[in-house]
Amino acid sequence: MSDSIERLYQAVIAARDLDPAGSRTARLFQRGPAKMAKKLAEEAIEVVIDAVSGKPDAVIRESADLLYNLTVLWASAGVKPQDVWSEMARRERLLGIAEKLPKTAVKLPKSTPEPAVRRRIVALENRLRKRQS
Ligand SMILES: N=c1c2ncn([C@@H]3O[C@H](COP(=O)(O)OP(=O)(O)OP(=O)(O)O)[C@@H](O)[C@H]3O)c2ncn1[C@@H]1O[C@H](COP(=O)(O)O)[C@@H](O)[C@H]1O
Repeated sequence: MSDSIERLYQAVIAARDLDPAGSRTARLFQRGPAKMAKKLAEEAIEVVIDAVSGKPDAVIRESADLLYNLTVLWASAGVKPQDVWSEMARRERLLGIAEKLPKTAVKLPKSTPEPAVRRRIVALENRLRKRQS
């Protein structure tokens, strides 16, 4: 999948400077990050609605649209797919699965704790963060 997104990212970069009249991507760049963000949010909602409605084929289609719009927003924000893959790999090393790290950095012991311990650390951090917000 990452190869497909890398290829899409390169295509988006290449389309950025095309004539907006003939390129949706160029039009999105012309209209700026706010429009890109709006389209991304719309696609995310469409994925959610189709998933809740039990329409897997629609979820597939809308997910492809979502990834396209996400790639456009990455390009606009100067983020490369490899940046995201590296962050996911960092989390996987730390947590065993690609899940979001708590906002406040956890001071883990030198030797990485067992997965169950790591999850408890993350859960504790999340509870602390919620209590602080
Ligand atoms: N991968 C995509 C891609 N996926 C989805 N889309 C567009 O995003 C739309 C999905 O958003 P919407 O559902 O909101 O569609 P819509 O309602 O017609 O859009 P709006 O009227 O709301 O703007 C689809 O209809 C496609 O037109 C894409 N448009 C382009 N690409 C790729 O981007 C590259 C550049 O293409 P151009 O933008 O055409 O130059 C090429 O590699 C393309 O394959």
